[in-house]
Amino acid sequence: DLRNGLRPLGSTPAEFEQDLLSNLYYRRGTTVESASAQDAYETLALTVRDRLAARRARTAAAHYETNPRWVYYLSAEYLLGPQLEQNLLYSGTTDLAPAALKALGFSPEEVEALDVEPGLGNGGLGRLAACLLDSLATLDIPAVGYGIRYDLGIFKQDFENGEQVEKPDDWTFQGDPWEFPAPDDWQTVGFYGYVGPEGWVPGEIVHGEPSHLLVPGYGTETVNIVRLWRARAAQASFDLRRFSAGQYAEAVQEAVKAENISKVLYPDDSTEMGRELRLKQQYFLVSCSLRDIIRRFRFRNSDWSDFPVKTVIQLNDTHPTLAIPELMRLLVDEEKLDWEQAWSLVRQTFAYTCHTLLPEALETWPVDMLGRLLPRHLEIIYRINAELLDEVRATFPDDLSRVRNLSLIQEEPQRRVRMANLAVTGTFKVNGVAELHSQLLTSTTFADFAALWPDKFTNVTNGVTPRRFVRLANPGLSALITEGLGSEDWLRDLSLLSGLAPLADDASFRARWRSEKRHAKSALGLGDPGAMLDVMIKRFHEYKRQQLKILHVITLYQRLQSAPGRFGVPRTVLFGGKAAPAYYAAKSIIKTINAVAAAVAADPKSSGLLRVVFPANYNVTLAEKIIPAADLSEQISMAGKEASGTGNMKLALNGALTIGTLDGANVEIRDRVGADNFFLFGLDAPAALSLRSGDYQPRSYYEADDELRAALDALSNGVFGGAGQEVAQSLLGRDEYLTLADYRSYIDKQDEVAAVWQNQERWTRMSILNTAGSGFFSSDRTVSDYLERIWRASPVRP
Ligand SMILES: CCc1ccc([C@H](C)CC(=O)N[C@@H]2O[C@H](CO)[C@@H](O)[C@H](O)[C@H]2O)cc1
Repeated sequence: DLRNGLRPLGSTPAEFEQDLLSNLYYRRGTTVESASAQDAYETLALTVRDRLAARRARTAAAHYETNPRWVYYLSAEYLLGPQLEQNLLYSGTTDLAPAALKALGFSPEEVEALDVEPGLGNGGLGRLAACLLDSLATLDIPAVGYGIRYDLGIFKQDFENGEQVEKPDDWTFQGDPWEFPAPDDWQTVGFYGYVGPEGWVPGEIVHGEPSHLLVPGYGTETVNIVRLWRARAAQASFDLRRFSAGQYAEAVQEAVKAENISKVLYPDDSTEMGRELRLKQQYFLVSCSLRDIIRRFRFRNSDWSDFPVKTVIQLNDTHPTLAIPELMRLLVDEEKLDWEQAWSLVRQTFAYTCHTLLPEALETWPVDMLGRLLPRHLEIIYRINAELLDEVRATFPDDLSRVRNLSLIQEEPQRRVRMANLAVTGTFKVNGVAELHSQLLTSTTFADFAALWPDKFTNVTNGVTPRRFVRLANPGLSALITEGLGSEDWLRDLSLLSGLAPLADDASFRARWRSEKRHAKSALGLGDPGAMLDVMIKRFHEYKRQQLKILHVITLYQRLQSAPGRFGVPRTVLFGGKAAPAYYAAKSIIKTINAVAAAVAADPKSSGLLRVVFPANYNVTLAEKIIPAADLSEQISMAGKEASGTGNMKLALNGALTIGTLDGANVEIRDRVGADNFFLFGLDAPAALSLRSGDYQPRSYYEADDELRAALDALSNGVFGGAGQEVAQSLLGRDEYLTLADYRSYIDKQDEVAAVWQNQERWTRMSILNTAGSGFFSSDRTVSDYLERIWRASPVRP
């Protein structure tokens, strides 16, 4: 029962339908007769949201009462996925909704198709943030996610003549029924200006206006929130004087300038572009969020020494690292704490997760740009650096290289602030996202810091939410799992999946497992359901080696021509993923894939044997359709490059077998599902590193391998167009990610895959054992590890 005597919302079909009807009339302002599918969608969303809002109210009340320790997650990206099905499941209205819609003459399928996902992220980092929030709520942990409410999310991908073209993603064109605007919690953010005797005097002021989405827990009462900030002009900035003088553009330029800050998500996911607007976005996010966190702290607390007791703030990669100097500024300049006390509070409050190993992905900002945009913060960074280097000199006397490497300031070729060094220095814990990754961080990227502060470094292997990526995406397989295990408890304790292992020896269970997979494949409708569905779904990047997959396809195609006997088994190869718009090499690979797909499709010899499909605009919605249908999961990055991967986990959980290198979380997947149930190939990280840093001659592999030469020659001769030639050229040139070195091992392993596929009983057994062994990769386990090793927060049950 709600406080203040509010009538609880009904849960019978009649009561739900009644609520839907009254919302259609009173909140949507239309009638059943004249309502559109969009009206029905928005009304259904409000009706479901109300039920979650009731739980939210109870959760907020319980949090206020208990004054708990809070986990705040600061992330520039959240890939939340489509909200409707999730909120139906979490509000227990999955069956009520379609019945009520039908009763009012609406088609549930048509309505569900209008559930546009908020694409406020690029890939792994953004989706992980969403999975962690889901698990924090499911584990009843008081938590808030903070982010930016970009007007335009990740671009829509389309293909023109096989080339990727980007279209703006105006996701709120129809408004967003799931969000709660909270304009009265607005915050003020300053930029530019100077530091005077009385402190920083910003030259430009904007307002941050929040809205939040509900983050319900599964199988519990808790409903947390994710709060997203949008930029607004500080005061009514419409310049009437200019307007009446006909200077229309100037009249609104202040507002436009301000709103530009949260206009669009930067579509790069591994190369920093150093744009000033991106730096403004990062400061905007941390300034609004820290003020909101302090406002919430002050609800029940007044002593600053309690701040790190009640608050832990996780930095999702370096993008929100400015939070460290910003909290220093707030504590020293506004709250008048002394530097030492402030610095000790800051270092007890922040923790940092690193999601990459690529040097070009580690952000650095030009000192002059940062000094101009945030003059006071640069001063603070300099002081932090001075104290750091004193400690370094004391710990490693006369070791100039350490001083140079650890300094927050890169001196050559341009003076730049190293955000990763600042993140490590200003936090109490730093973690990688898979065991191999965390090891490589302490042995390479942060080796000097690990020598200085060995206890600061830990690992928390990524995970994914089984609610969205098994229960919602794959209801058929979920029902079979529930039947096999005897209950749905696995959805809140994924380690229970191990109970499926004995069923791998049960022929009838295998048959039903196989038919669920086949059903998912026909539902996807991309290729013959009888063929092996071989999927590579992830952002395009040369280290992920989509180029190696395309060499395999060309080899299979050439075998069709010259050695049909060696072709193997009918296979549909599915690619999905976007390339950063400025990433030319990745876009050449996309173009080449589409050219190869067209050539294969045009060749009658391929029919029924080989097909290449590349559905455009891969996102969470599409992932939920592809992952249940996949037989083979391609995780073929150069060892030592993929921090973890999370697609690998989603695919294994849905019974796909993995062909992969010993990279990122592949290592742990293989350990947990069993080496016999994993197709391992290629150089491991140490071998790859020594070959890469040694005298690697890609051409020697070309000369030594007939099939490799034939495939590369086809590319070089333009059989698959100019883009193919560029791909061949780079592989026969530097081949940065050892694609040619791993080719033969990969092709031979793929032949093994084909051989196993021919024994469907064996394949299905391995598939069941993959699911059974993947319980570890639940984001609930990931959050439990964060709680134990970093956050140390406790559940509050409303
Ligand atoms: C500055 C541009 C930029 C933007 C985003 C990023 C992200 C860190 C890239 C990313 O998404 N990394 C992925 O994070 C996943 C979640 O931890 C991992 O599973 C992937 O291996 C990693 O590539 C780096 C650089």
